[in-house]
Parts: sequence; C-alpha cells; structure tokens
Amino acid sequence: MSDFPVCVHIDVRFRDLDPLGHVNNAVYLSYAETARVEYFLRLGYEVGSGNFILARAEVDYRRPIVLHDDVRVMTRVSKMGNSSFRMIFEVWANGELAARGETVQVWLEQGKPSPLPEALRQAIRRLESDPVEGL
Ligand SMILES: CC(C)(COP(=O)(O)OP(=O)(O)OC[C@H]1O[C@@H](n2cnc3c(N)ncnc32)[C@H](O)[C@@H]1OP(=O)(O)O)[C@@H](O)C(=O)NCCC(=O)NCCSC(=O)c1cc(O)c2ccccc2c1O
Repeated sequence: MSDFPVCVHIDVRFRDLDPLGHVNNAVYLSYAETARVEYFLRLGYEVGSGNFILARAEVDYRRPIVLHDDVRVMTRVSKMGNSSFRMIFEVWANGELAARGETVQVWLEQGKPSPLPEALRQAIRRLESDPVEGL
C-alpha cells in the first residue's frame, strides 16, 4: 500500500448527509480538500508569484459513510507534470475504504499555466517518502 504523508480526521456533520442518511457524494470532495489543504500547509511552501487552481477531480465511491463514522482522509502527490501535478486521496470510514480519487492541480502565474517552481518540487520531495513519478 502507498505511504500517505498526510492523514486528517473528519467530523461528519449532520448537514453532510442526504435524506437516506449517507454522506452526499459531493461532500467527499470537500473532505478531500481538507486533506489537500493540510498537505499544502505541511509542505511549508510559501506561494509567492502564483497560485494553484484545481483542473480536475474524480472519485470512486466504495461504501457509504454515515453520521458518527470514524472518517480519515489521506493524500499524497502521485505525479508531477510541467505546470500540473496529480494527487490521490483515500477516504476511510471505520477502517474500511469508502472512496478513492484523484485531483489535478495547475500552477498559474499571471493567470496562465506556468512551470511548477523548483522550490515546490523540492518541498514535495521532502514530504513524500515514496517515489513520485516525474519528480
Ligand atoms: C485549469 C486551467 C488553468 C487549464 O488551462 P489551459 O487549458 O489553458 O491549460 P493547458 O491546456 O495549457 O494545461 C496546463 C496543464 O494543466 C493540465 N490540465 C489542464 N486541464 C486538465 C484537466 N481537465 N485534467 C487534467 N489535466 C489538465 C494539462 O495537462 C497541463 O499539464 P502539464 O503538466 O503538462 O503542464 C483552466 O482550464 C482553468 O482555469 N479552469 C478552471 C479551474 C477552476 O475554476 N477550478 C475550480 C476552482 S479552484 C479550486 O476549487 C481549488 C480547490 C482547492 O482545494 C485548492 C486548494 C489549494 C489551493 C487552491 C485550490 C483551489 O484553487
């Protein structure tokens, strides 16, 4: 199994649920976002001249999550491109895989896709213990 450098605990809120009592599908992306933001914080990388934007998100749903489940989300970088990089995430509920997915982030400078800064690559290299394709 991959080693994820970041794992966050999620408190499932009543408003996350659909009328059947399951966490709504769109909410999984906000859980993944919580882990992604924690990953960026852990990188300690100061965004200077540019910013990230999310270009793509996909999710495979494996089992429902309900209120009071013990939910954890893990994430890591899986592939570095030129101006983009991919992250995978897994959502676990009570020790079972509930969903996994992937997002693509693009680095923008003056609003245009630009080569990922070398300092960002180095920060990711420091945080990740497994090899990352393209890094
Ligand atoms: C995303 C765009 C800026 C792409 O613009 P454009 O199409 O002109 O770019 P290129 O064709 O040159 O591609 C550059 C680069 O990106 C890869 N790529 C582009 N689109 C995709 C895609 N759909 N899937 C996969 N990969 C894609 C492409 O392969 C190139 O990769 P290289 O590595 O080879 O260079 C433009 O389409 C755009 O602006 N789209 C709208 C984006 C948007 O509005 N997103 C939602 C809001 S942002 C957001 O929600 C967000 C969430 C977070 O959790 C964040 C967390 C932390 C920081 C920021 C966050 C954030 O912004």
